[in-house]
Amino acid sequence: MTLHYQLDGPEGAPVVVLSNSLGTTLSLWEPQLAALTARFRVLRYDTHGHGQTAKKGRVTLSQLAGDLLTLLDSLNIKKAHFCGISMGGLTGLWLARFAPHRLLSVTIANSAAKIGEPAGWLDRARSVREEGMTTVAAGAAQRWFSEAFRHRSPQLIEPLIDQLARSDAEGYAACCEALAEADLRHEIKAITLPLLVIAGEQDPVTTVADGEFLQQQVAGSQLTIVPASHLSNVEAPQAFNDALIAFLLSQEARYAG
Ligand SMILES: O=C(O)CC1=CCC(=O)O1
Repeated sequence: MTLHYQLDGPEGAPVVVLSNSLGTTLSLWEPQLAALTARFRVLRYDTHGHGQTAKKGRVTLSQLAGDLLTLLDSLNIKKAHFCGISMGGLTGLWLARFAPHRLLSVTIANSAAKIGEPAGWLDRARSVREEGMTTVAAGAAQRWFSEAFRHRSPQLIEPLIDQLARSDAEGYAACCEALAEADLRHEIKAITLPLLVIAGEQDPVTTVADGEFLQQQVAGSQLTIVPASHLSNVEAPQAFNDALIAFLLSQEARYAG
């Protein structure tokens, strides 16, 4: 699988990889770009079947993670910091557990060791294959953003919902099926990498309790709760960026010292 990607920021700076959520693309990370590229080389990519990355039939969580490892190899990046949101967070947990030698640190935002229930994901996959993206797109704003933010910032939400409505149903369905079978609840205890968990205080999809479970399972990990719902990097970019960058700089200081 060849991932569509974009590199920004100073050449030679430490690399931070950003991994998008279900139904979004690398553009999801626009609110982080200016702050991160002041200090880091930022590698964003479109996950399998999303944005400009083609779909290739059935996919599993380990293949989503393997796609990124192939990209890192092709760019000759030996190690990188990783930050993923929701499905991208699950990808990060898999990498932290099974390919820790490729990561410097992991930030898991609005995610969980297991997201939702298999039946729900399989039903959503069937729905988008049969009916297209309209129904899923119509409910996305409620899943992604708090009511207050929906009223306050429709201009930030509408482009994301339009993008979702126009996205490839088969690519989306394949990732729903990957989520249906992804369950790392019994694996994450073995993670030893520095880990930051970011949870949204109003997130109905991956809850604060999901974030607390991650923090309890991974020794030495940190949890930050931000005032947002599911796509917290969009709804609370300042709080998100502050937490992420403070964590990344603390890890860089550790490696330097
Ligand atoms: O259901 C949604 O759209 C939210 C979500 C769950 C996993 C993911 O990546 O996004």
